[in-house]
Amino acid sequence: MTADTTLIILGASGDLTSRLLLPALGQLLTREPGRSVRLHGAGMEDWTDEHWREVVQKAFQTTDAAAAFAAVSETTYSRADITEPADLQKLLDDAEGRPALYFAVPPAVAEKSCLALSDVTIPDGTVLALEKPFGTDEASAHRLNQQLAKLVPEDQVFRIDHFLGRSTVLNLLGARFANRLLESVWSADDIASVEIDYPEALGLEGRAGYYDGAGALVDMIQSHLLQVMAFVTMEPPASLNQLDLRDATSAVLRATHVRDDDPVHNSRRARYTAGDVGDRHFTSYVDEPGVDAARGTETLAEMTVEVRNARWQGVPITLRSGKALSSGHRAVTVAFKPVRHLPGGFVGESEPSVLVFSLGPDTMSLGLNVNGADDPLELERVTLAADLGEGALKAYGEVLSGILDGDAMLAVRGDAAEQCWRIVQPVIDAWRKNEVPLDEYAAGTAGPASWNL
Ligand SMILES: O=C1O[C@H](COP(=O)(O)O)[C@@H](O)[C@H](O)[C@H]1O
Repeated sequence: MTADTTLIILGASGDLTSRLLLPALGQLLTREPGRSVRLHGAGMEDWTDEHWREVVQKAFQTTDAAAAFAAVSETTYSRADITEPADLQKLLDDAEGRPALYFAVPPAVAEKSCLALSDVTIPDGTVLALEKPFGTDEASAHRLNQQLAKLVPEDQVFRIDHFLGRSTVLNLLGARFANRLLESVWSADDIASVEIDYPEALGLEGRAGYYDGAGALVDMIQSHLLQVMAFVTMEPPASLNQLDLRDATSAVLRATHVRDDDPVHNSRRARYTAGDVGDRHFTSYVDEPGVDAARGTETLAEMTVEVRNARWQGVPITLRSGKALSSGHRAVTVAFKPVRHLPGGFVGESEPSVLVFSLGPDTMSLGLNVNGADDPLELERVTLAADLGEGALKAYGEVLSGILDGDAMLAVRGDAAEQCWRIVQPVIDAWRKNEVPLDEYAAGTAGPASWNL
């Protein structure tokens, strides 16, 4: 039987393929065994089909996906130089059904490959999936977008952001748009601030070649956290189809700017020194293999933005992420304003309500003031919490599902990718000019003591 789609993984021997893509595909095919997919791996290695099948099987076994292997037992591999039009042409010609080219390769190689695709006859419906970072600044992202536009229609370009496939991130939409209670308080009238924090215990994990050139700002904020912010702040879309949802995302990103246009007072950066995170010891970032200390790369970044529209005017939105940190709370925290008037007679403090979407484990909680059990007029804090479960698919599974369905709802649109660069550029510029100090924190702490995190 002919497959509906051939998923062609370019960079089949890479870490992304074995660590994330194949396990996610295995999970997806186990959950949805009816899918008709052919898998083909391509790369520079002289692998045989048998070797590739072993790689796939091993990756599938890291999940509950052994059964799914049957679905791709016919999977094939070919050696290909993906910057060569002839090799790309062959990959596309050999595909069954609709080809989906997944560029699991460094961005520079993906860009070269997209240029080479200009000399290739691309079958109708071909999907191109590109990993982050998409370009290195607004101008390069724009050039890449122009190149991609010559190849396939925009809704067949999947700029991958796996955070958009996380169930809690999708839950931001459910919570916001399916609850009148929240709908009516979701603006600067009632919200004092928003914080999106993603501390990681992981360090470089052998990725200095990429990370030392990117840093925490580009690695996490320019990409993932701005997309999360867009889900928190977008206007209600008419539907969740790719057109409406991505229109709403782009509109709010266009309105987003560094707070007060002042990156010096609205951004902070730091990098870790030696320390322990749990039972792992980290050397100082600058002593990690492959790191160029002179580059001054940050491993913890923070920036505060504002959305200049009627809904959000004046609300500070702080985005923060870093590596080798203590097990901090990964969360979107929406802090509400205090009540307009607290009637006299209550005992104790009335703290403003706080709604927290935890980004793993996936929970949602609401901190409220109630009357205490002992003294009926004494205010006490309670937290109403909901465990949202893990979601049927992991983030990459959701992303792959979109690619195989040809539904770009969870893919970053070209204009949004450019906006994300435009938003962070003033911070990058200020940091390059050393207008913001590069602080230090010991690995395993919450960040620099002076940050009061
Ligand atoms: O894309 C990336 O994301 C991960 C964090 O995402 P997670 O889902 O694995 O928690 C981050 O560690 C990595 O540096 C970044 O490139």
